[in-house]
Amino acid sequence: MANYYDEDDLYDEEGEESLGPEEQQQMDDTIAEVKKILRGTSVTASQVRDAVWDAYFDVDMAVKTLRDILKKEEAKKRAASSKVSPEELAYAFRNCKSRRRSGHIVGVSQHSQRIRATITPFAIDSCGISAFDGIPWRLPAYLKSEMIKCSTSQPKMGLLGGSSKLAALAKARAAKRQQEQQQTNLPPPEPMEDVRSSTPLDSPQRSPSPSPFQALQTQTPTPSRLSRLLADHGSARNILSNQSPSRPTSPTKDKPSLLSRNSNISANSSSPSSIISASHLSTPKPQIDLSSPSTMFFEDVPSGFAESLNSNLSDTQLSADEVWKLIANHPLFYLPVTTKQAEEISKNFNKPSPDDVVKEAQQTKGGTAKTGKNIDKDMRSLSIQEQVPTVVTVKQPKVDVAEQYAATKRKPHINFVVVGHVDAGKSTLMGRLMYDMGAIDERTINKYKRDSDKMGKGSFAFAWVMDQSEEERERGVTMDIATSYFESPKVSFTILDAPGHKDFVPNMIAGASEADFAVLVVDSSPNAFEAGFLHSGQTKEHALLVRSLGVQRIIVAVNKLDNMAWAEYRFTEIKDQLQVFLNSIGFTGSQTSFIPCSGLYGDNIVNKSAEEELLSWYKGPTLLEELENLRLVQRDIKAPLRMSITDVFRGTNSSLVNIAARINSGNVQTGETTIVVPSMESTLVKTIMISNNLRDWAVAGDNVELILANIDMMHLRAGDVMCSLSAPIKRARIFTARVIIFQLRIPLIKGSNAIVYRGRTTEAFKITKLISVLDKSTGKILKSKPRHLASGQSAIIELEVIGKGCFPLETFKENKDLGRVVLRQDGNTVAAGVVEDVISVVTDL
Ligand SMILES: Nc1nc2c(ncn2[C@@H]2O[C@H](COP(=O)(O)OP(=O)(O)OP(=O)(O)O)[C@@H](O)[C@H]2O)c(=O)[nH]1
Repeated sequence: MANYYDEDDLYDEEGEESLGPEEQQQMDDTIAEVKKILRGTSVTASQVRDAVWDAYFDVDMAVKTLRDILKKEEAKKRAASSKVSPEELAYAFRNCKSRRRSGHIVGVSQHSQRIRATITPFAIDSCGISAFDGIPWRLPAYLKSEMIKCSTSQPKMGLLGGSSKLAALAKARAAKRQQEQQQTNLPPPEPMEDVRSSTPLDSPQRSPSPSPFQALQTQTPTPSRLSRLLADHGSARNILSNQSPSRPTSPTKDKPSLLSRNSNISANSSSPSSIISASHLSTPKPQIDLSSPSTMFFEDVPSGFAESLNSNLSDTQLSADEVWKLIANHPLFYLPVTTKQAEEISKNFNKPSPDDVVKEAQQTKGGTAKTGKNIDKDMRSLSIQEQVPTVVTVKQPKVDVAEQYAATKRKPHINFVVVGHVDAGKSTLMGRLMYDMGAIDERTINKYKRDSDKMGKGSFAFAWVMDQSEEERERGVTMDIATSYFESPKVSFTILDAPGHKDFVPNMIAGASEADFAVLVVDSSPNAFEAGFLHSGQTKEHALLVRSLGVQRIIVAVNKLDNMAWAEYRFTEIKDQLQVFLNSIGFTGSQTSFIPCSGLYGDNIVNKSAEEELLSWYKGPTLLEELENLRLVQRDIKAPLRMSITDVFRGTNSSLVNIAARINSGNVQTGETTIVVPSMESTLVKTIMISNNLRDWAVAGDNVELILANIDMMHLRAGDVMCSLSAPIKRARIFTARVIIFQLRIPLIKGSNAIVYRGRTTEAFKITKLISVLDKSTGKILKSKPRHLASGQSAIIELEVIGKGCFPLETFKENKDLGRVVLRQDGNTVAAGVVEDVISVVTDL
């Protein structure tokens, strides 16, 4: 069987498949076409027949298959003709890879006065497999003439996908290259002895042809340019040094040069450089001592690029710019692609690029090029159809939620907020509570201990249960409300852990407005209680705020009593001071309780303390027992739905929106359509979850997570109120409020601005009227139209929204949650109170 393609061969092969006459005809036609395309190649008839059959008469596919086969065969042949062993190649390849960045020079130096084929593995790195296939391991003489110059050190791959302009450019360059190649008389390859001779290869004598570098002026390269050169072309020594250390003229024992390093290589062995130039030698198969570090030849052998520069840079100092220009513009390097391969590549540019096709079509459509007018007309004729989202429906019969609620035996649910001065130990206390209740497992706590220890904050391990953000953990300060859920055998609880720092009071307000009860944590350590209670500490402000926001019951955790050796006097001292203050803001004796405890050590949190000192004077309940004893707040679950949104986020389904919310009044069920205020957008409640459990309905007092359909996320914000479709909440612009004035630096006057907070809703208001000053205990009017309001006074004021906004609001009588407001100025709380009347509302949709 013939090895190479021969016209006759194509038909010599026995057809193994029996084909019908039609198929046979198709087969013959396809073979003829393939044969025509591959004329002159070494493909055999059987290969053609198989390829055509495998490609099921697809000419292009068959040709592609055959070309691939040809490429592989050619590569095999070349590899077989190589005198370098596979081990050596593997070794060289490893070293090439480690020494060189991808995209490095592949090719032959024209100015080195010898053809020096760089080792092929570079080609894998820089040119990809096709270039690799076409390159011999050693450079046979016949291939010298087939080398194609490449103008830059890094092959520019852009041409591969280029346009016809690029094709033209490539053609012009090819012509230029050919011309240059003709002018250049490449000398025959030099024998091995020259490589090892003591005369450096790059010595001026070796470069008889006048170098373009010699004309250049003496300048020192800038470091940035130099580093760029280095990055792209390897060793600085190889590039710019006059005396390359890799090619010393007189090798010494102490400092082995390339020659001395290679001197341990026998005459029969080949230095790595011999691999590089092996193609020009008729020396025996090179042997490399792979175990010897001296074979790290790439340390010393300059690249073809470096070598060429070296030969021409002797006694010449170039500016970095000049060197760079030379590198970029001078055709120093060859891309090792054979002429045949180049022909193949050039075919890619013989037809217009896809860009050109489109451009031409655009220009010739209707016989005229598109003018601005035409485009304008076309644009107008385009109709933009708004994408209507698919409307989601939930087929579920409506239920009487109040009835179902009455019939279910659900555990009572309590929301409580944890407040207090910064560092009082709030998060640690809650972390301990969760841990002792089994809501946090041992492994997690141990991990927190390890991680917080590493950060030098080992004492914060329990606080990390609540403080989940990286910033909070790093700073050891709670910044936003952290919500956690746990259950005791009797009650289920939602904890709202508020930040203690005064910078985060707005977040504390948001948490407090979702709570029925409060746990006020005070630090009993020496001076710590005083720091939080007196002056500008947060103990008083927090207590006042929770009271103003409707919290009816407060538990005071006298914390860190371990620091006071469980001294009773300290507990009593703190209790007495606080009780007076709490009474003054509306928490009577029955609405307050005090628990001596240590959050860090877990005394009196879930389990009774075992401290004898404490047991000797305290027999009262633990914090958990006190929480379980709280009398539930009765809520109107039949009232119109009011649900304060606390968070809005996208779930897994991008067409749905998830919200976290607290139901202030009424109830909600799946499949119900509700309305969001102030956007007034309706939405369908697709899913309801309470504490990660799916529910069909939820009632006032529940903290829920809902999945909403048929609404865009942009119509929902934290602080908005979701309402019954038939009875949405008012969107107030002007309202009156009965407020208590906080500690002020300057009195409040008519015309002052304030930010009004209601849960997570905030809006800028102006105090438009000071209506009256009231008696704090009786509520009687003491003075009408006061000129100003001072600290501690109770008053009725009128506020109006600044700008065009509005505020979802109800009077306190209508809804205790949504009728409470807090006023702040310049980061300080100035007043808090309840909404008396909504004077003006926005009515349009
Ligand atoms: N000795 C002692 N140290 C405690 C106790 N509780 C908390 N601490 C320490 O007090 C420091 C502050 O604790 P946190 O729980 O972060 O205080 P916090 O009130 O939550 O702080 P903020 O939320 O940032 O205001 C930490 O170093 C705790 O280890 C306690 O019962 N005894």
